[in-house]
Amino acid sequence: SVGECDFVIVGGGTSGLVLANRLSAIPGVTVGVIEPGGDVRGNPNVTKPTSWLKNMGTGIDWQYTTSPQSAPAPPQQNGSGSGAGGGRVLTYHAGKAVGGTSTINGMTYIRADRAEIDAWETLGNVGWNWSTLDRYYVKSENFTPPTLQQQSAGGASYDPAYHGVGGNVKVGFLPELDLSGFEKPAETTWATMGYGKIQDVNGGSVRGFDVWPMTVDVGEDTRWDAGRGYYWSVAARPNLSLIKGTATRVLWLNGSCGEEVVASGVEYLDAEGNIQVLGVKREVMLSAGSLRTPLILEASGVGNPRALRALGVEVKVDLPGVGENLQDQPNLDLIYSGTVNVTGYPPYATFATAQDLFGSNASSIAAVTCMSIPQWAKQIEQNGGLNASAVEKVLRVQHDLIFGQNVTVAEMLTTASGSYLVSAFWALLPFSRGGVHLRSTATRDMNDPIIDPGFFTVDFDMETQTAIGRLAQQFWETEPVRDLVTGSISPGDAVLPQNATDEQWASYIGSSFTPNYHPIGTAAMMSRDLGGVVGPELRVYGTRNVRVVDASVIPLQVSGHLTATLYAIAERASEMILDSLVS
Ligand SMILES: Cc1cc2nc3c(=O)[nH]c(=O)nc-3n(C[C@H](O)[C@H](O)[C@H](O)COP(=O)(O)OP(=O)(O)OC[C@H]3O[C@@H](n4cnc5c(N)ncnc54)[C@H](O)[C@@H]3O)c2cc1C
Repeated sequence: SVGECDFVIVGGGTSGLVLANRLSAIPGVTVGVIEPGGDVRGNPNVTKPTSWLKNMGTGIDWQYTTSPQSAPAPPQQNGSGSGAGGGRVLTYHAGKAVGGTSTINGMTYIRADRAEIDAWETLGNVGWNWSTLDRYYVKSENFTPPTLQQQSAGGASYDPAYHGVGGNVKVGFLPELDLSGFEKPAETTWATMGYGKIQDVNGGSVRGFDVWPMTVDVGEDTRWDAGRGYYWSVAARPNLSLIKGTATRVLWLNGSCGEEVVASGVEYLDAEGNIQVLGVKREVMLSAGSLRTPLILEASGVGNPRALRALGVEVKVDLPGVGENLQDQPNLDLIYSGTVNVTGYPPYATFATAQDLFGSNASSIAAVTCMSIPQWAKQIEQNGGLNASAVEKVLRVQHDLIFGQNVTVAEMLTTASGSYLVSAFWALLPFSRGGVHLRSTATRDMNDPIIDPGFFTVDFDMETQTAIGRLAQQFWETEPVRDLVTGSISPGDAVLPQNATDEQWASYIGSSFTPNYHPIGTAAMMSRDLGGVVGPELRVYGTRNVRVVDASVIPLQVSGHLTATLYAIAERASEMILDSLVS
């Protein structure tokens, strides 16, 4: 053993560094963070907000790949079970750096629809709802209002009631916010279509058109990632150590404490590839992200017994939800040429509900999909390790959010660069589920998860994605924006004519979608009988002292972008842990 800490945090990313900061604030409490990535404060692609896309495919991007996505299926063949994707292998970007994915992401700061967070409580998590989480959204934030010019010429708006100013996460409008005059026609066009401008997208209701704020230091025009927000300012604390390494598994004390196993330390590979152990006196916190945390649990004997035996791992805790419930959103583009010359950054999003997408058909679609849920649950059971009746209950909560509580189900970006006009759009709450699992216990396979996001395994997701695509397309065909469009560049009229059929849409979507890089749910916070992996204190079921704090715990997708919610979750988790220290 190279040492021992009170708390060992696996992964110095978006969520892990919040814990590192808050727990090490107590003098005498020792905290060790194991993280394979390095210091990226001097990397201009990280620091310059408008250069963020240049990080993809570099050494600070894990660049995971998925298993081939299954063959395309015509839409509306209920219960066919075959997804779309045409055997495509997709790349999953994720940050490998101090600060994790917050160092390479798009910096959009949008929280969620209120009812989506309230649903966490319905899924068995007492005390997790919008009003309790909202305190931590506000606590974590340090908001800078837009300038008057950004408000008048750039469309930036806000309501101070929703924002915090004392937190660690700097949020504001980019100094490069576009002022060239594209925002007004975009706003007017969406308003004409029934999507009025919302004053503030971070108040728990996102439906409509908005100009979004970002996780940036406005004064310095710099990305504000978790490293800058939570780590570097406290890195010199004598009780906080950052250890360069890749965790492989949790080690357990011999015997159990009642029914629960007790972690004694974390095994990791150091920078030279040697196996080391960091002992733990109090708790292990897994914050390696939703594509890595389940692998560490499986290598430690926590997961589906069938899968663990196949890997040759001794079963410590029978927990079939580990690595299951993977949910992400399929992302598509439409690109047009135009008469504009957009020189600044246009962060414009429109959120729509199922009622918006399906109009007068919404209630019949609600009824038909409700009847399909048992079938979908069976398909998901077949593809993974979860029990169909548990999946069915979770999908019913999701169905009620969509059709009962009318949360938004679509996000459509309206952006532009130079003379290019671009839509990017995705379904927010697909019913499909996938999984991520350990390939083998060989150390070389630790960085190579088996990822199957299962996009479009539920055929209704294609129907929704098509309806969203049609709405995104309709935007460019509506006055006044229509007058700015000169032609369709991608995918072009041959692939996707103005009145494309369902088949044309399905073919375009299946062959062209990418992940939205919002994977969640692989160690879901839900009751154990629903397939949950952690309970409301974020502790892994069947363990005494292992918690998960990262995107893995989010049980259902949110109408937002994940970091705002992750910072809030991690702040709340830190408070829970600190409370348990004094009690
Ligand atoms: C391209 C892209 C664009 C995005 N855009 C946005 C956006 O605009 N707005 C937004 O809110 N969200 C966005 N997201 C999503 C968001 O950034 C992530 O959901 C979030 O940062 C994940 O946080 P996390 O704490 O779960 O994991 P991460 O921040 O990924 O942290 C996990 C950390 O664990 C480390 N790690 C991995 N394996 C191990 C191991 N075995 N041992 C030790 N450490 C390990 C990793 O190196 C990493 O540092 C985007 C994501 C991507 C990929």
